[in-house]
Amino acid sequence: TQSTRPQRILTAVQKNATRGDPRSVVKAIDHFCRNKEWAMNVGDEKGCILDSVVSEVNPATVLELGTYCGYSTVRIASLLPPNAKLITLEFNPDFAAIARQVIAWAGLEDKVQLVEGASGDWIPKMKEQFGVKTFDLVFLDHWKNSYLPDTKLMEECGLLRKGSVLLADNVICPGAPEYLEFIRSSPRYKSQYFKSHLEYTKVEDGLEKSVFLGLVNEEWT
Ligand SMILES: Nc1ncnc2c1ncn2[C@@H]1O[C@H](/C=C/CNC(=O)c2cc([N+](=O)[O-])cc(O)c2O)[C@@H](O)[C@H]1O
Ligand SMILES: [Mg+2]
Repeated sequence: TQSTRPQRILTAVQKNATRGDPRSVVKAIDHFCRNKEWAMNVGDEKGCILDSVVSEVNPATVLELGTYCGYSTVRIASLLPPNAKLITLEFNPDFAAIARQVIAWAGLEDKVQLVEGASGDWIPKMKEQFGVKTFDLVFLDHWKNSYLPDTKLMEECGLLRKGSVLLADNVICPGAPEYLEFIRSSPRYKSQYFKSHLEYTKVEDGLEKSVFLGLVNEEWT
């Protein structure tokens, strides 16, 4: 039977990357997607921005929305301090199965909890199911029109604390206009745009980094 693109990405990892070496897994996927088949990984250029934000935040708890093949999961998890936890949500079982193997090849299973299911269902259960109080960092890279409702849901569920950082991929291409409009105009966030390019292309894209400021006073006036 015909293989799927995620299966071909996993094969490229198994053929070209060294087990237990996350950087070689990232390199193998980037090489495959730049030279053989484009795929919607955050990629090497925006990946460097992701790396710098992860290093700056040095998070103990991370939530990733949209695992896909696990490319950004591996990038983030490889930079986490010991005992830090990354929970990544993926509702497509085929993608989840591939991502588990990519994460295992990188030797990062102990730092990553891949949860198969929809963000809307699982965000409200984070505290009771995983003992998470709040997330230090959230990476949004799932369906673009889910960024805003899921951000509001995380707020309502008390999963963000003063200083929590949201990092959103693709705010230009494919774009997340409602999310961008909300987050840039809300007094509860301090946002910064990191201009870059759509993975493996020359098309403009970028990441929006937003720091949650907590419930600010004027909301009570
Ligand atoms: N509510 C939810 N809960 C859990 N998992 C969910 C979910 N919604 C979507 N997902 C999963 O997240 C991934 C979707 C990514 C959409 N990205 C994109 O559509 C995308 C497109 C381009 N592009 O077209 O150039 C470039 C990019 O960097 C992109 O991220 C898929 O693996 C999908 O199964
Ligand atoms: Mg993306």
